[in-house]
Amino acid sequence: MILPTFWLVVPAAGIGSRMQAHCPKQYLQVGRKTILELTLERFLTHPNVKGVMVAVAEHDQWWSHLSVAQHPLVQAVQGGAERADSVLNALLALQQKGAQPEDWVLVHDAARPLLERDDLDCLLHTLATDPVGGLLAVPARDTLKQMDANGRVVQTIDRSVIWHALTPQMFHLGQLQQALADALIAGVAITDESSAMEWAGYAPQLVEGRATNIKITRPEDLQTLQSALNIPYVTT
Ligand SMILES: Nc1ccn([C@@H]2O[C@H](COP(=O)(O)OP(=O)(O)OP(=O)(O)O)[C@@H](O)[C@H]2O)c(=O)n1
Ligand SMILES: C[C@](O)(CO)[C@H](O)COP(=O)(O)O
Repeated sequence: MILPTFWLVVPAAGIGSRMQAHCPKQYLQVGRKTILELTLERFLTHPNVKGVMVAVAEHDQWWSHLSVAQHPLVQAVQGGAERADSVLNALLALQQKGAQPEDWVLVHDAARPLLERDDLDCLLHTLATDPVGGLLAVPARDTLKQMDANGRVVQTIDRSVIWHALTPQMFHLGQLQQALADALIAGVAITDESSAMEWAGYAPQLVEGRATNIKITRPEDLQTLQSALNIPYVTT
């Protein structure tokens, strides 16, 4: 299976407020490594990765202490107020490094350490010649309800057309940078790369991935992560 080469952007400049931990969640240690190191490992072992740009917070005090910060393929750039700002800063830094507008760039959350290699390769293979790009996603499994302001059910949503967006999200660097920049200038609410591309008029391709590719967001997700890695659960 011939796979395209790609640049990787990892937004890691968040504060992890929902995790309510002593440090940003991407720096929580699980076993012997931080969540961010576990995530980066999934890509640094891939033969097609050309370089990695990690967006870290302006006053980040943890990144420089990680050995992965010295990896020859890895560089850091200052993130922004929102995830989209962090991603845009990383894209601009990749262009300054010599990345070309037609190059593939994958954007993957620092907080998603359980990505499987075959899901990554499925995304790369499926979209290798796609004119737009797309994202890993999982179809909704549960019955979905719409809620009113009082917490009452308004209606049941047709889940047959509902998918949960995951990462990596894979787009051509130039198109993504332009879409993100324009959307941010327009003040559009952008929570993932696909929503910027959709706002720009593109129709990204959904590629089914594993539901185990979770985003570590709340304290209970740490137990899920430790179970997935077969690490005895120790309260932090
Ligand atoms: N200004 C921001 C905000 C978020 N992120 C990154 O985007 C990813 C997904 O965001 P989320 O899970 O929401 O992380 P946080 O914003 O840190 O979490 P919270 O909303 O609970 O504060 C994370 O890897 C986070 O570090 C980022 O790079 N820059
Ligand atoms: C990009 C993302 O992982 C897609 O599900 C998600 O939107 C990022 O988390 P956030 O809480 O929206 O920043």
